Amino acid sequence: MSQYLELKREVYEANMELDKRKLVTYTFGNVSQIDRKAGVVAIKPSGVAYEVLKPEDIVIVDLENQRVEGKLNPSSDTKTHTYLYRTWSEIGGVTHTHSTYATAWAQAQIAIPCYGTTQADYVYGEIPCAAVMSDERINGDYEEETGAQIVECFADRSPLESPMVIVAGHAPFTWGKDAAKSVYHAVLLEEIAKMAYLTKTLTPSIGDLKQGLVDKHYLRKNGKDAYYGQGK
Ligand SMILES: O=C(CO)[C@@H](O)[C@H](O)COP(=O)(O)O
Repeated sequence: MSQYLELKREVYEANMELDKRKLVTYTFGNVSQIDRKAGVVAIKPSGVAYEVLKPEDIVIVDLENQRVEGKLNPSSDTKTHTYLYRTWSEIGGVTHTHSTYATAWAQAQIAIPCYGTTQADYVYGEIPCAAVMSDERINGDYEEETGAQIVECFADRSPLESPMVIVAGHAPFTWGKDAAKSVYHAVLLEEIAKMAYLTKTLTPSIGDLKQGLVDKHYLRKNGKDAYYGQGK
């Protein structure tokens, strides 16, 4: 009997929410959650379609990416997830998708500007775009380096201020206090990315939302030190 049944169930349900929200196609994307006390991460198995995924398929790995429990291979993005968990102690769940609008901004290599209060309610300004990976990094361990790219993107801001990032040439990653919250942020990111694209299409010359409005909306919901959107 697995000692991680509850953790696996939570991660299974978070992955199925991605499918329900139509943020993934076939086997795109993956969700994970860490149990910091046990020192393990539960993550979607690689290459398994959502319609056949079962709770017992969820793979348990340690923070050095070694499989602890499970017959299937962990997601090919596991090293990116564990890199973020090792670096940011304040996060408990990570989601990766290839959702259409967020991925389009990532492929265009453009940070998503804050054009409106909808975005400001959840992100303190723009949604960052992690730089294109350098050649030496590409030749390294790609998934590990993707984690490094994301962390570098937050060198001068807290991951609490933007629980989401788009990775240039790749796609989005989001995080939160647990798997469910990271999926919630993935849903919000796709909606915000779509709104921003449509806004820019309607008015190409549109500028960013005034900082005073960004402050008012972000701080009203999140506060200076609040854990972004914690249970709100
Ligand atoms: O980013 C990618 C592929 O570009 C991956 O996220 C796949 O979309 C899902 O891979 P697995 O989790 O099934 O290994």
